[in-house]
Amino acid sequence: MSQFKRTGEARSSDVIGTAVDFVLFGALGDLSQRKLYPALYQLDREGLLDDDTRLLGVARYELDDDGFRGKVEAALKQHVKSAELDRAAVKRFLARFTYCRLDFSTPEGYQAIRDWRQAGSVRPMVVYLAVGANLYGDICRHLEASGSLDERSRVVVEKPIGHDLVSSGEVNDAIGAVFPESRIYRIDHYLGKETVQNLIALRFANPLFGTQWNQNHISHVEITVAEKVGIEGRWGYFDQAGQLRDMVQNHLLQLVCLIAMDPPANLDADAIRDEKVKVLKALKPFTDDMLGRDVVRGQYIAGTADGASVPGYLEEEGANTESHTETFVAMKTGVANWRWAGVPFYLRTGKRLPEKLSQIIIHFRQQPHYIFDPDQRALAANKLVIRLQPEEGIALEVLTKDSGLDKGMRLRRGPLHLDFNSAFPKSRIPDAYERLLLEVMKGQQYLFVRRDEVEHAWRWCDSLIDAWQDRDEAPRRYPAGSWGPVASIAMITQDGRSWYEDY
Ligand SMILES: NC(=O)C1=CN([C@@H]2O[C@H](COP(=O)(O)OP(=O)(O)OC[C@H]3O[C@@H](n4cnc5c(N)ncnc54)[C@H](OP(=O)(O)O)[C@@H]3O)[C@@H](O)[C@H]2O)C=CC1
Ligand SMILES: O=C1O[C@H](COP(=O)(O)O)[C@@H](O)[C@H](O)[C@H]1O
Repeated sequence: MSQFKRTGEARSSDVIGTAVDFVLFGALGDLSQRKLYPALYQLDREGLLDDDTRLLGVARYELDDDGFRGKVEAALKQHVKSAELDRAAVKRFLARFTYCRLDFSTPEGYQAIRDWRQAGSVRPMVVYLAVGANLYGDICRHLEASGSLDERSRVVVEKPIGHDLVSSGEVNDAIGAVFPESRIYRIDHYLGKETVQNLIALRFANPLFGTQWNQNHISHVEITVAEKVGIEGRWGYFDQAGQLRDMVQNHLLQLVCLIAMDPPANLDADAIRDEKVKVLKALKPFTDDMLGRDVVRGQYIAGTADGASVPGYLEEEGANTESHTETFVAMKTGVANWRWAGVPFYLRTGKRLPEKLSQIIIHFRQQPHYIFDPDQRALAANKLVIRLQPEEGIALEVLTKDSGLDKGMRLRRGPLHLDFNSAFPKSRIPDAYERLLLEVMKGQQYLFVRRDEVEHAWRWCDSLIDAWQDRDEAPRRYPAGSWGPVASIAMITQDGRSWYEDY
């Protein structure tokens, strides 16, 4: 598995064999501009794009190569820190691009991709679909019919894969009719985040945690993925989805899998994915009595973000004022197996919360017999805090004696802290897309989601969505800038616990 990468420290083994012909559908869309060009540029700047790698941007606007390169350059200026925009690196990066104008939904014009490929390339082709899932089937079919693909071509697809189990099956069937599973790369960008990958190292390289990672030693697990942003002009998409589909079905469940899975036999993609699927299959199904007690849906109303007033969800541009779509969800769930029996997993995620914060807290059990100050009893347990963003790092909360002659045996809680930025000061923590793009170019699938993972995740979410639909209850309101509906706090306090607040 790849380790931390530092600027300027590219090793030749990172690039050997990674030369590809990279075709980007949706080359003028939001994802390409905000995420994919910056990520590809950073790889190039760090010497991780093979000299022979070529890039083809495909979109439906009339542009020539230079006009298109101008758009890519503008995207870099907007989305890459100016200190990281090196003139020579930008020039080299832009020179890799060719542009192709195409309406993706019709077969006409796809020969241009075949011709571009056939200009002497021996490299595998990576087709990145930065477009809505409704186009995945058409594009795959037209690529195949035009003779643009060969037995090494790979396809990268974005989330969401469908809207539920049935529609995800249709999308996967359409892609699978052209590409075998071994050449389909389903992105969940959380799997590209440095700390998320570090979960695998933390759990399976440290005997200390390996022996403690079960219901004998862990009392509960808490996962918070809080977003400060609202729906950012994406009302049309978001209102059809809601926070459960947008964030839980993919990102949060992937985090649950990495926390809860059994050790894989090795680091092969399928060894890891087999273990993740077992977790998804063991997720506790929702029953009617759990709905009112263990699940909270919320929707933000007007409030503040960074001290400024912001509108509520129903006042956002394009909003339908009747919408019951949730922008927040909190739930208590669990993994019904030997390792996790009786260990609640508390999940919460929402938009327009006070800050951007993603963290996992592993709460260890208390000692069986307590001998210190009775008033400090609640303190006396270890917590492992795994911070994904904003500052990536891992802290283990331990108890020590409070120093000072007057303190007796009073306990003090303090972190053993590994902050990646200060521990590896020369490192630039790469964006998730950099890692993921590099792995696609290497042909490694361990950071990508297999079809059965997607489908088991949908199956579990569908049962909750169906129950919500039957009830048709309005979500609970919460002001923008708060930590969600009060009921989400009550949900965890009913178990004598609270959300971790040492932000
Ligand atoms: N943006 C993001 O941050 C994220 C996006 N995603 C996923 O990535 C994918 C792309 O999203 P995003 O970039 O936001 O979407 P955009 O709508 O911004 O980009 C899609 C692009 O595809 C083009 N397009 C659509 N239909 C055709 C067609 N028939 N022929 C040619 N071009 C066409 C659009 O052109 P036109 O503008 O002319 O319609 C647009 O430029 C989606 O699946 C999304 O769910 C996932 C996570 C985050
Ligand atoms: O996939 C998505 O993720 C983002 C949050 O990603 P992050 O890396 O900024 O945590 C979310 O805002 C968006 O709605 C969702 O589609």
